[in-house]
Amino acid sequence: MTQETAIQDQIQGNHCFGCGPDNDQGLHIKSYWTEKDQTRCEFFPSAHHNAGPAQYLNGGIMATVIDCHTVCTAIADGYLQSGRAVGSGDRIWYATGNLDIKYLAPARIDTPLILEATITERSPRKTVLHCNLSSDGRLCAKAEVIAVRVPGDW
Ligand SMILES: CCCCCCCC/C=C\CCCCCCCC(=O)SCCNC(=O)CCNC(=O)[C@H](O)C(C)(C)COP(=O)(O)OP(=O)(O)OC[C@H]1O[C@@H](n2cnc3c(N)ncnc32)[C@H](O)[C@@H]1OP(=O)(O)O
Repeated sequence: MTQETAIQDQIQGNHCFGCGPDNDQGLHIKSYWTEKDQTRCEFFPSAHHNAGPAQYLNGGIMATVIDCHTVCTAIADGYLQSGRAVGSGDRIWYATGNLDIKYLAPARIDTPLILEATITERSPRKTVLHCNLSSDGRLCAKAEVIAVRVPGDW
C-alpha cells in the first residue's frame, strides 16, 4: 500500500505541535503508508532541537515525533477500517493513551530520523502500535503506543 499524499495532509483541522499542518510553529511531520499496517516518516531535525550537547537531538522531540507518527497512523487506519477515505465524513480522532519509549542510542541533530510504525493490535476503542526510530542506520529508540479513540468534536 502506498500513497502520495501524507496522512497529515488528509486530516482536517489539526493544530498539533508535532503533526498539525495548521500549526505555524509546529514540526510538520509527514507520514506515509509503506505496507499494510505499516507507515514511515522521515523527519529532519532543526538546529534548535538540541539535547544538552549541541550534536544530539532532544529526547522530547523524539517522543513527539513518535507520538504523532503513530497516532496519525491510528487515525488513518480508523478511516480505512470504516471503509472511508482518510479525512472524509465525520471526524475520526485518536489521542495518546500510553507512550512507552526506550532510548537506545543518541540521535544526531544533523541527520534525518526514520520512523517506522506497525499496527500490532486494533479494537473499536484502541489501536496499539510499535515504532522504531533510526538515525544514520542505527536504531536509536523503540516505542509502544496505545492510541485511544476519542470523540470527533474534541
Ligand atoms: C486532550 C488532547 C486531545 C487530543 C485529541 C486528538 C485529536 C486528533 C486530531 C488530530 C490529529 C492529531 C494527532 C495527534 C498526535 C498527538 C496525540 C496527542 O498528543 S493526544 C494528547 C495526549 N493525550 C491525552 O491528553 C489523553 C488524555 N486521556 C484521556 O483523555 C483519556 O484517558 C483517554 C481518551 C486516553 C482514555 O479514555 P477512557 O479511559 O474513557 O477510555 P476507555 O473507553 O476506558 O478505554 C478505551 C480502551 O483504551 C484503553 N486505555 C485507555 N486509556 C489507556 C491508557 N492510558 N493506557 C493504556 N490503555 C488505555 C482501555 O483499556 C480500553 O481498552 P479496551 O478497549 O478495553 O481493550
